[in-house]
Amino acid sequence: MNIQLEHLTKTFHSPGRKSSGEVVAVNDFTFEIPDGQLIGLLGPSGCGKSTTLNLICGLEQPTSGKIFFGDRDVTDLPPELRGVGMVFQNYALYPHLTVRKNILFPLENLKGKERLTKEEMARRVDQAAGLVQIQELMDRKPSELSGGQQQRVAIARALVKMPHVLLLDEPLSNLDARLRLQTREEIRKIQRSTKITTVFVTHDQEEAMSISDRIVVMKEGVLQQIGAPQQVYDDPANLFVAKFLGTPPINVFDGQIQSGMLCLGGEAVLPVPGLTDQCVTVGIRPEGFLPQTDGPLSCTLNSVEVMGRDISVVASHPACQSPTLRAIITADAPVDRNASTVRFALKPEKVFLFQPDSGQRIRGAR
Ligand SMILES: Nc1ncnc2c1ncn2[C@@H]1O[C@H](COP(=O)(O)OP(=O)(O)OP(=O)(O)O)[C@@H](O)[C@H]1O
Repeated sequence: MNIQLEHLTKTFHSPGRKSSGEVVAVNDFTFEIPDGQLIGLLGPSGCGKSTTLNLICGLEQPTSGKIFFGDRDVTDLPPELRGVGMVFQNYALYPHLTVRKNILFPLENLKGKERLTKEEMARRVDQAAGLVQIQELMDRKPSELSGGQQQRVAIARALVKMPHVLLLDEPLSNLDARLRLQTREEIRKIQRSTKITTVFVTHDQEEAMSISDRIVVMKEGVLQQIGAPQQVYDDPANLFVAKFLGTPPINVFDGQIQSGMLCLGGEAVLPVPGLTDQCVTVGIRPEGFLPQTDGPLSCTLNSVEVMGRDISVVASHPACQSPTLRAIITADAPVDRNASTVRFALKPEKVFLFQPDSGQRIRGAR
């Protein structure tokens, strides 16, 4: 089932707030979630991720705009008629019910002609439990399960009605690091096998990048960029997106373009054909630095951290907006750990230029 959001806007009125007391949680969203894809909604706290999810499932009504599931306008449909399965951050399992009864619960509440026979209900529960591999836990209570197992029960409960759309709101945030990793891979596997169109909310960029077919990056209710994770990482639309994606984060410098060259702290470091002289903000990915004895970018070397296959060079440069910059390079690269300076050439495809005021990307002739 493909989902189309058209000029979707949600404004909240809270009298306690400063200024007008209004917050535009979701501001004029138009985008399509193709059938069978897993989409990661990504952005910092308060950017409108949960509100977007609540609008899609019908828990919130939009101030304006429309939502389509396939050709059907569902904007005014109540949640129970939308065919949506939802998993929340806190699982919300019923503590007094066994796993089996927790999963069964949504089916027992179906009304009218949607009601299923006992046998069909049991078959669906077993099928959902099989998908998330919890068949051996069916007679336990939630308190007898680990966090990851509880999360799988919550997913089975969302899948048992065979929804057209699965919505996951920060489903992994209560799990420890190892379980997070394992559970996110399981969610991806389940999504691939069921092919249910899925929207996954997280503020963790690595999580979103690792499991999503496409990511939607948001900031303060405004959509910043949509695309395949690698594409957005490689070609960010603005400085916010460039800074939000990537670990370690992108290194940001104040630069100038002079006579077709990018200059950092007065040194010409990279040709930038087709661009007029101007001040720019420069983002350089950690993997964009190439150690070279005669490289044009000269930095003070602070430390070298061994990471196995790669090394992380921590250095400083007067044009860098942070006290230190971080370069990730292969362990066999020529870096003298005892030297006081390190010189780099830059990989042009890892260097991005932005307007200093708006943060919008400046694209040259490359
Ligand atoms: N019911 C509400 N009444 C008033 N303001 C609200 C309400 N729900 C959300 N907001 C505001 O809307 C904005 C977006 O909130 P939302 O919960 O969608 O963000 P989020 O990206 O999911 O954040 P988080 O990652 O912290 O969960 C925030 O400024 C929030 O304070």
